[in-house]
Amino acid sequence: MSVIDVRNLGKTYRTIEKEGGVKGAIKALFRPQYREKVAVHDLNFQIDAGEIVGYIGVNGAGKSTTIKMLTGILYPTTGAVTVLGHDPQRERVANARNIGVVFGQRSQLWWDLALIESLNLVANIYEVEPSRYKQLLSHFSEVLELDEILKTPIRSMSLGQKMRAELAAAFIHEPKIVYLDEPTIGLDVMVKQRIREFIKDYNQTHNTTVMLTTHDLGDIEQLCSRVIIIDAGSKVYDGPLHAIKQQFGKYRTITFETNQPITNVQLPPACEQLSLSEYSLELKFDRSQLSASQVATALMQQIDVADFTLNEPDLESIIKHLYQNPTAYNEVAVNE
Ligand SMILES: Nc1ncnc2c1ncn2[C@@H]1O[C@H](COP(=O)(O)OP(=O)(O)OP(=O)(O)O)[C@@H](O)[C@H]1O
Repeated sequence: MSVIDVRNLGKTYRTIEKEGGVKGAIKALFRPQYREKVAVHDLNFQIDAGEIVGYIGVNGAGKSTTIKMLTGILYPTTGAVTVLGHDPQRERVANARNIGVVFGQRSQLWWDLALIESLNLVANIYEVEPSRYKQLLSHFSEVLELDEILKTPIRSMSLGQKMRAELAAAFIHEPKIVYLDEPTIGLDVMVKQRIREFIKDYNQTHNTTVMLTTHDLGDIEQLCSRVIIIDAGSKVYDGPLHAIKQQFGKYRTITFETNQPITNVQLPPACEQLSLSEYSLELKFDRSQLSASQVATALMQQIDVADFTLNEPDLESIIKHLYQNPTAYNEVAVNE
């Protein structure tokens, strides 16, 4: 059953264009010129209970705008959002009980309060049952290593400590859905790992739905089985993580090790040499035109192959390619 239902969702920002100087300011006051920016356009997706979905795209693609509409901070210009049966904007209180939110670049905790005081407050606001609160606090303290920072005010915490504190606060009322916007940004490898493990463990034990916005592909690879890619406000991919590699990884590489020094080789069409040393040859080929076995057969007729390795494209290079070449999304659609 879907817990998040997004239908034909769109958001257009309307801003007043101002010319410089006092004259410009007065003109904007009496005869405002509006500029419209379509941030999200005709978005459709459903997310089921317990899914961890990576929501990715370049800067300015429309990710934060979508999350703001899902959490009820912004109202949509077109279409509708339903979260566990509620309209997040009109039923903000009911919605708030069900959700937890972490914005990696902004703190939602009380700056001058010690973490434990902040957590007590949040638990009070959400009316968390005291014995349950005690249990959760002890569990979170262990997995997020909070003991050392419970008495520290948020303002004196390091980035990694702050993020662990934010997570504890966002999860303490046991929300059914959590929206995590860049939860690992700027953190060192160890803290990143701890946070990913916390999210994974919480998802598995509570069947919590997680929507994760991140530029860190490690987060995606370790946590998300499904990915939604948004580009210029529109959805361009929605599917399993592993299928991105199949759909968009147009090129593969193959490395041959030989028994004899490699001399002249004739490459099949749609195949290009990446590197050559005495006993090793690395090729790149377009898998929509050639299969790995066709490449291997062509080369084995020319060189004395001792071994060969076929390399799948890695996610990072595919996503980088997609981000740099938005038309690649259409190329795939045409090729299909
Ligand atoms: N309040 C606003 N008024 C006008 N335009 C806005 C406003 N907020 C965002 N935009 C524009 O809408 C588009 C989408 O912005 P959004 O912040 O949703 O992107 P994003 O994918 O979250 O980017 P990032 O990865 O940088 O956070 C951008 O072109 C942005 O400039």
